[in-house]
Amino acid sequence: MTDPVTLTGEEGTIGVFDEKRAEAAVRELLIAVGEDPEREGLLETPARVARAYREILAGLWQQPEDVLTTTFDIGHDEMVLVKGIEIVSLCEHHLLPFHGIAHVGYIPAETGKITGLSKLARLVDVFARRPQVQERLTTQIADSLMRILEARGAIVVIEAEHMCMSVRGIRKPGAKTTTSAVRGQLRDPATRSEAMSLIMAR
Ligand SMILES: Nc1nc2c(ncn2[C@@H]2O[C@H](COP(=O)(O)OP(=O)(O)OP(=O)(O)O)[C@@H](O)[C@H]2O)c(=O)[nH]1
Ligand SMILES: [Zn+2]
Repeated sequence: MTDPVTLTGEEGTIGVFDEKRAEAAVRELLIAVGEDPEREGLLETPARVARAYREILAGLWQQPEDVLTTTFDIGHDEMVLVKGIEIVSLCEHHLLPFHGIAHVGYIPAETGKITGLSKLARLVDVFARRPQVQERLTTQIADSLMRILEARGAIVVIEAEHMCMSVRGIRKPGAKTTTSAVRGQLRDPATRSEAMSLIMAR
């Protein structure tokens, strides 16, 4: 057994990543496909892949509360919407990326508790950087806004292309999947329709 690396963030210890074990697994995979992990071009590959996964899966060692920290009370009680947040996630069925854009909106709590705009994009990353399915990614973002910001409503729309559908299997590059999660007051047909038209507008 190898010693796990303790990861530390701004708030202190946030989790563990067993880098040596990840390297050994990549080396095994290379052997399993008939490659020679000792050949020059592959010597550093297990370490590189382990580092890549540590970065791509960084959300595993974060909680949504870690990023929705900065809140202001400016008495704004209308919808706030950030469009076109680029996402890269990892499909939990094939461990292949899916990538696209997320649109995230919410209606602040009556107290006017809002968060910084960049924090909405950080929230998306916390959940995207985990082994995921697109539906769960979408609902986790919406549910966090409702729970942590005590938002009166939330809407999350994600449009993404899955590498497991484009580079293997059915091989349909370009096919996009759209998922949405709508919570609270944004379920009201008029409010929902206003949000959707803002999301669809260029
Ligand atoms: N609902 C949903 N399905 C996903 C997502 N990512 C991948 N999938 C699907 O997960 C399914 C896994 O199906 P399986 O039959 O177990 O695996 P498979 O034999 O590799 O399937 P194919 O991709 O059809 O070759 C596939 O249909 C994928 O397209 C996702 O985010 N949401
Ligand atoms: Zn997949």
